[in-house]
Amino acid sequence: MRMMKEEIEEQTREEELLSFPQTQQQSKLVVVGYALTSKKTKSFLQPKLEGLARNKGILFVAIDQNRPLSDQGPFDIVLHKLTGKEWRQILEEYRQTHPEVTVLDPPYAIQHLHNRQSMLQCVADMNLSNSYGKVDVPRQLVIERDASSIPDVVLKAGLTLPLVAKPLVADGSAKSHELSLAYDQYSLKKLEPPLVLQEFVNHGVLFKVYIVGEAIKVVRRFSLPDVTKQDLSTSAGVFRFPRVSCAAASADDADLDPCVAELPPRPLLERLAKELRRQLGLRLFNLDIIREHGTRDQFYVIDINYFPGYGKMPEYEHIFTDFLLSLTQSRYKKKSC
Ligand SMILES: Nc1ncnc2c1ncn2[C@@H]1O[C@H](COP(=O)(O)OP(=O)(O)OP(=O)(O)O)[C@@H](O)[C@H]1O
Ligand SMILES: O=P(O)(O)O[C@H]1[C@H](O)[C@@H](O)[C@H](OP(=O)(O)O)[C@@H](OP(=O)(O)O)[C@H]1O
Ligand SMILES: [Mg+2]
Ligand SMILES: [Mg+2]
Repeated sequence: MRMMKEEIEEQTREEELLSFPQTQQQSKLVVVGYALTSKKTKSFLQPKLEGLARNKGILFVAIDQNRPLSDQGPFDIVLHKLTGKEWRQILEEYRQTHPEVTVLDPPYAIQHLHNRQSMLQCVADMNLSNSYGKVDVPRQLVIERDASSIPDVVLKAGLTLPLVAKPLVADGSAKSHELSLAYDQYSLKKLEPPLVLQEFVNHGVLFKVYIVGEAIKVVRRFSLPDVTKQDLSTSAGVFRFPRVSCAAASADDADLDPCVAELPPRPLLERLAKELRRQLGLRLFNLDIIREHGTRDQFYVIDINYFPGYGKMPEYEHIFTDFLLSLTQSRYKKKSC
């Protein structure tokens, strides 16, 4: 007789459980449901991560979006990066009806990062400045509509060219990553609002700061070349540029000027990460930060991404599995209190 889909799933789950080390079968298994795109699943859920997780008693289970969430699991943790209003509502409702499950992260908090203005607002409001350095966001303005008004608006706001034009919405779509660099005021009319116009800051190399709960990992990435005064006086137009710093190629071993390559001070990043975690209410994100060329301690945050490409973060397997375990342990502690 043919087996029902649910029966097959149940059997697979039982088989998976049986293949877990004996000790883990006796102690409680941490079940992590995940709802990710197939691209994300491939880059995140690599065999090494699954293997290590298995040894630590963590089981990753794919969420079926066509079935009610409550009928699946039961999960201890839900990991997700999917867009759309419907999915957001499903998750919010699930959070309300299943307070015992940790949803990473709350959809309403992630929404903050879907707009390039609101994403940087808390960095701007933080005014972070201490003996280790100063963290700002580049001067920027939002253009909602009417491209013909941009040259005037930019002039009035006193923004300095060149400007990076970024789609206002950062929802993970290919379009939201289509950025351009504008060298002269009049070409700004060619841009397509809604967008954010951000002053370009010379920096040499970009630092990606990955955050997983309390853990922080920093890597260097190649970025756009600096723009000299001469470049500015001899170039005109608006140029689309590719996703330079997203490529897996790391600039950690590149032959860079030591002043450029020096990582931002750890205590400064710790403070920044702590504040952002608290203010954004997120535990899984990364940020792009640059050091202004010619300075030692002037930094700018230019981008924050929810659930970034952790597969590119060194040692992510250990960091991520430890983080998942720490979540269930702190819940257990809270319960026994
Ligand atoms: N204000 C700026 N000054 C200098 N370079 C910038 C600035 N803004 C962006 N860049 C460069 O453009 C790249 C892409 O910008 P940004 O990170 O904002 O876009 P994104 O599409 O959100 O990227 P990601 O793939 O990280 O999500 C940066 O990594 C950096 O190399
Ligand atoms: O397409 P969206 O949903 O925006 O997400 C991207 C992030 O914005 C990027 O930051 C990720 O790359 P990095 O991990 O190099 O930042 C990138 O990682 P990926 O290239 O491994 O997918 C994506 O997660
Ligand atoms: Mg970026
Ligand atoms: Mg981004």
